[in-house]
Amino acid sequence: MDFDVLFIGSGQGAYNGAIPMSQAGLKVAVAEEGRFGGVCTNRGCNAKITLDRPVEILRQVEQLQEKGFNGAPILNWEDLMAHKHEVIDGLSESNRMKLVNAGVTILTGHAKFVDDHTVSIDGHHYSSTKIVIVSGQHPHQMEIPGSELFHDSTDFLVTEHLPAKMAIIGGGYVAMESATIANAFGCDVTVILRGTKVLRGFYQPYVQKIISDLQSRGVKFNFSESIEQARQTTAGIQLNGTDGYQLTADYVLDASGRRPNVQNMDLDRIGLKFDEATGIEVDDHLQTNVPGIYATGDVIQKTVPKITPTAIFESLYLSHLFKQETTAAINYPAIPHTVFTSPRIAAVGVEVAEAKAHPEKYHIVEFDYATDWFRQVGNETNGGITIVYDADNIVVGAVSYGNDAVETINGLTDIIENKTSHEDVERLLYIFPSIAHSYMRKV
Ligand SMILES: Cc1cc2nc3c(=O)[nH]c(=O)nc-3n(C[C@H](O)[C@H](O)[C@H](O)COP(=O)(O)OP(=O)(O)OC[C@H]3O[C@@H](n4cnc5c(N)ncnc54)[C@H](O)[C@@H]3O)c2cc1C
Ligand SMILES: NC(=O)c1ccc[n+]([C@@H]2O[C@H](COP(=O)([O-])OP(=O)(O)OC[C@H]3O[C@@H](n4cnc5c(N)ncnc54)[C@H](O)[C@@H]3O)[C@@H](O)[C@H]2O)c1
Repeated sequence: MDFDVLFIGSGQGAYNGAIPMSQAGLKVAVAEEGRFGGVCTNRGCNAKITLDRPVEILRQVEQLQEKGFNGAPILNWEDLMAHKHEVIDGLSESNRMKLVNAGVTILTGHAKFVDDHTVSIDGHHYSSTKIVIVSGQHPHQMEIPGSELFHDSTDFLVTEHLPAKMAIIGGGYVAMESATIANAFGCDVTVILRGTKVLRGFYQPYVQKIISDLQSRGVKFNFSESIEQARQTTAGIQLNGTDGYQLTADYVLDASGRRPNVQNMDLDRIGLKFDEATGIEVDDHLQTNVPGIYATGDVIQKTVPKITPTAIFESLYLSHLFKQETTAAINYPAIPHTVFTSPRIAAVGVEVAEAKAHPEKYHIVEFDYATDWFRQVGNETNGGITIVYDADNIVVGAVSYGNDAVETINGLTDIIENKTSHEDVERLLYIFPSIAHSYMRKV
C-alpha cells in the first residue's frame, strides 16, 4: 500500500486529524481538487466573519447614539473586500504547509474510487489501507428556468462591488447572514421564503426578534412565495412566483441549502451507500458500509450541526481511532451553533421547544437584557437568554440572542458538557464586570 490513510478533501474534517496521524508515524495523504483548506477556510466561516466585523461594530456604535457617540462610522465595501483578501487569501497555503511540515503527502486533483483500497487522481493510482471521504458540500442550485442567473454564497463572499438591490431566496444560515451584511452596507435586500419559518431549529421567539430588527432596518421578508422562474430584463433579474408574485433585483442569491459532494467519485463502483440529498451513511465509528472506508465532516448523514467544530471533532476522533488510542464509538459533546446576524443568535444542548414539551423533565428560566444593568452599559435593549435545567437543576441547554450571544453560549457549553452543578458553579469566579460574570451569575 502507498499509504496508511488517504483523505479525499482537505477541509476541517481532514486537516485536523491528518496532522496528528502523520506525527504518530502513519503514512498519510490528503487529496484536494480545489483550494486547499476547503469551504471554511476559503469561502465560508473565515471570509464571512471578516465581512461581518464592521457590521458587528457598527450596530454597537448605533446603540450608543446620543449616549456617548454622535454619528456612526461610514462603511466601505470595496475597502473591506480588499481587507478580506489580505486576511483570507494566504490561509490556504498556510494550511497546506502545515500538512507538508507534518509529513503529509499532498495529492492534487479530483479523486475517484477504483476499488476499496485504490483511488485514481488524474490517471495516477494510489492505494491506501484506509480511505476517508471528506468531500464536503456544494451550494444547491434551484431547478427552475433562469436559475443560472443566480449567485451562491461563494460568489457573494467575493463580490467586489455590492449590488444596489438584492433578492435572497431561502431562510437559513446563509440567507440571514448575507442579508445582515448586505443590508448594513446599504443594499436594498428582500428575503423570499417559500414557507413562513426562518432559521428552523432555533428558538422562534428569538428568531422573530432578529427578523423584526432586520425589518426595522429595511430588509423585506416575503413569506410563502415560491419562485418558479427567472429571466434577465433591462431592469434586472425578474423573479416570477406563484399567484403572480414578481420582483426584480440586480443580484439574486440562491440560499436554498447545500448538497453533499458525492457525485463523480465512482462510489457506486465500490457499493458505498449514500444519498444524493443527505450524504454518506456511516456507523458510530464513522465507517461506511465498505470496510476500511470512512467519512467525516459535512458529507456524512447526521443529525448534529454540519459546522466546522463538528468536522474538527470527527477528524480528531478518527485520529484517535486509527492510532489505536480508542475503539469506542464516537460520542459527540454538546455542540454550540450560531447564526452571525446582528444581534447574533446562538444555542447549545437541549432546545427550549423540547424542554417546553417535557415539563416533567425540564424547566426553563428566561432573562431579558433590557433589565440587565451590564447590557445597559452598551444600551443593548434587544437581547436575552433562556436557560434549560433538568430535574436535578443541572443546566442542559441554553439559547441567547444579542451582541454577546456567541461568547455567552461558548461559556455555557463548558458548564453543560461538564455537567457542572449549581454548587460547583458558585466556585467559578470571573472578572467583574464582564460577559462571563454576567451569564454565570444567571446559572
Ligand atoms: C457561507 C458559509 C459560511 C459558513 N460559516 C460557518 C461558520 O461561521 N461557522 C461554522 O462552524 N461553520 C460554518 N460553515 C460550515 C463549514 O464551512 C463546514 O461545516 C466545514 O467547512 C466542513 O468541512 P469539511 O472538511 O467537511 O468540508 P469542506 O470544507 O467542504 O472541504 C471539502 C473539500 O473536499 C474537496 N473535494 C471534494 N470532492 C473531492 C474529490 N473527489 N477529490 C478531491 N477533493 C475533493 C473540495 O474541493 C473541498 O476543498 C459555513 C459554510 C458556508 C457555506
Ligand atoms: N454560522 C454558521 O455556522 C453557518 C453559516 C453558514 C452556513 N452554515 C452551514 O451550512 C449549512 C447550509 O446553510 P444554508 O443557509 O445554505 O442552508 P439551510 O439549510 O440553513 O437553509 C436553506 C433554506 O432554503 C430554503 N429552501 C430550500 N429549498 C428551497 C427552494 N427550492 N426554494 C426556496 N427555498 C428553499 C429552506 O427552507 C431554508 O430556509 C447550514 O446548515 C450550516 O450547516 C453554517
